[in-house]
Amino acid sequence: MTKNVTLTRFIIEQQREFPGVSGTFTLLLNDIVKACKQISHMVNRGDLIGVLGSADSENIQGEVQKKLDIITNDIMVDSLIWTGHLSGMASEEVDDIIRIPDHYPRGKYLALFDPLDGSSNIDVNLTVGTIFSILRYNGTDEPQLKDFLQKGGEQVCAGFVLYGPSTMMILTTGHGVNGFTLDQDIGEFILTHPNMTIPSETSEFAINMSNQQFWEAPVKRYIDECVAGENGPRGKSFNMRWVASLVAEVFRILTRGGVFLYPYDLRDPAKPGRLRLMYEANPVAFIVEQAGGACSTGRERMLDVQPKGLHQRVPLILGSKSEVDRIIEYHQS
Ligand SMILES: O=P(O)(O)OC[C@H]1O[C@](O)(COP(=O)(O)O)[C@@H](O)[C@@H]1O
Ligand SMILES: [Mg+2]
Ligand SMILES: [Mg+2]
Repeated sequence: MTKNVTLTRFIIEQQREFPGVSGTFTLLLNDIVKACKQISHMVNRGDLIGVLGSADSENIQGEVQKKLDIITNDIMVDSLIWTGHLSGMASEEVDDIIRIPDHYPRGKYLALFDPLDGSSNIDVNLTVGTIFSILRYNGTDEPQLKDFLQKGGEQVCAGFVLYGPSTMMILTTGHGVNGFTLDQDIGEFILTHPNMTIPSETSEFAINMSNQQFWEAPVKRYIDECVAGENGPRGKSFNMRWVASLVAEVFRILTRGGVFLYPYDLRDPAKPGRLRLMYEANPVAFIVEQAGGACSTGRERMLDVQPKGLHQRVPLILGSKSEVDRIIEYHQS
């Protein structure tokens, strides 16, 4: 008989196998899981509960916030702020570090999150998600910005939840990547995708082609060669996908391989890419590497990038290792 391994059981068993994973960490993860179940419920109810559409506000990146950007941020913050497992948080939707008020205890972790990824998809009923990254914090004082600016290679755990046809959580604690599907009837995430690995060869790419005029030469070359198909230098046809939801693209790549690019953009030197290092690029880089793929800015391994700001943007290239390596090589020549 197949055993139904719940996420909680999986984490507790992993904790026994890898003693570095502590009981506090398991509790923290449970808090995140609870928040994501609430978000899943809200996303699923959609217009029935009036949560779709835009709010009358912008975030620090000057993007118009969706109502659900704000609601999901509040769910994450409210679920995590009081538990005593964290010393601080950071969110795409909040300008500064989110402090733990003095009347709550502080813990040994920091959480960073994008509460609603792919939010332009929310009104058209396509897959969105929540991305999170957990860092260790050894200090006793209130953490400062510098304590958050750790390289991606320092992450203790990273994951994302997909709110799609089914709700799924993809998780790594540095011992491979596992996928869980939410069983709505019993309210538990069940292990359905153990040991996910990205095939090293692929013939599928994902890029927002409308930005072509702003790409650098190495990216133009790579995409031109893919599009040239069987008669081009690659000698094979490529397929293209663009969901405009990072979580959905990464899940597709974890499932059947492929490469995703949101590359360096010549439009605005203040924005070297679209996606944010701390709560988008770093967590997916950790997951992708743990699944045998690669993740780079084109010039540097993502997990080695020294962060300079909470909301810093980076060029992001990830997926099947052979393709990412090729794109890196084009950047060097
Ligand atoms: O609008 P574009 O250029 O297609 O960009 C899509 C990208 O932007 C994002 O939606 C950014 O994330 P947010 O929705 O959290 O701002 C990614 O999920 C996605 O890969
Ligand atoms: Mg996002
Ligand atoms: Mg977002």
